[in-house]
Amino acid sequence: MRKKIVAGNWKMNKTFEEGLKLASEVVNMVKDEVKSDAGIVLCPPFIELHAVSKLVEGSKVALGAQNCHSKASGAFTGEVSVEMLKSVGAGYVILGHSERREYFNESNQFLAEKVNISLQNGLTPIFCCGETLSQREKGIHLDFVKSQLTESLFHLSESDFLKVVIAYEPIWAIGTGVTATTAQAQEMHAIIRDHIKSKYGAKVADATTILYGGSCKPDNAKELFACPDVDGGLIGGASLKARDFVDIVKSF
Ligand SMILES: O=C(CO)COP(=O)(O)O
Repeated sequence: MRKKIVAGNWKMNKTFEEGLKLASEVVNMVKDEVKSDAGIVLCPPFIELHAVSKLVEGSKVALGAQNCHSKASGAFTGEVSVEMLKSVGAGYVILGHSERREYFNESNQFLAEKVNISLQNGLTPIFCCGETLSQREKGIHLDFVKSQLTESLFHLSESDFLKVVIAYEPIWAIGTGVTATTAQAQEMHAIIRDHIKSKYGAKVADATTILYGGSCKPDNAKELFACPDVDGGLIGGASLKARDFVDIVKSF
């Protein structure tokens, strides 16, 4: 059985104090309410990682970063390395989010380097893919998402690929309140799984966790997570409220 995961991507939200409050509320609610063994990951901004890691210690909640640099260390002012992330207790790192692709020009090739260095340092990449509305309207969305996976991930060995979590986030659904229908989500997730199968075989494809992201909320998470190829969610806006985030976690 592949792992089910709900990860919260706080993006550039929450001051230090607010972040600690949110993380401790999540940890307490999870302790009291969550019976499933689903993976739960909080991805706060860099400056909150260390303190949040202390708060989640000994709980079911794991820690992730929202980005990393592609090089191990050096003269890269303002950047954060994977080794630094590991040193504050991060186990996951979100890579290739559409906001980073758009605002920071991150290409599939560049993301492949980030995937490599994350895996070399024992961090689990949550690799994001997804199409724009115009790509969907032109009918090229399936091929576009497949090419994102091919170009950033398909150089990996089977054992490394098995460590990657994939998040399908249609750009038109991010922060818009427009969620993909269950049919749209399931179609793309099945295509992604099939594409993985064509490269790594059925066993690997079957073991790969594929999350959905894009206006996932407590009131639609249950039906999305019930799709056979949807293994959880990468949550933006709704992860900023502990009650909503934990309700989503409880939607399996
Ligand atoms: O981008 C997302 C998570 O990475 C999704 O954001 P929203 O849940 O706010 O649409």
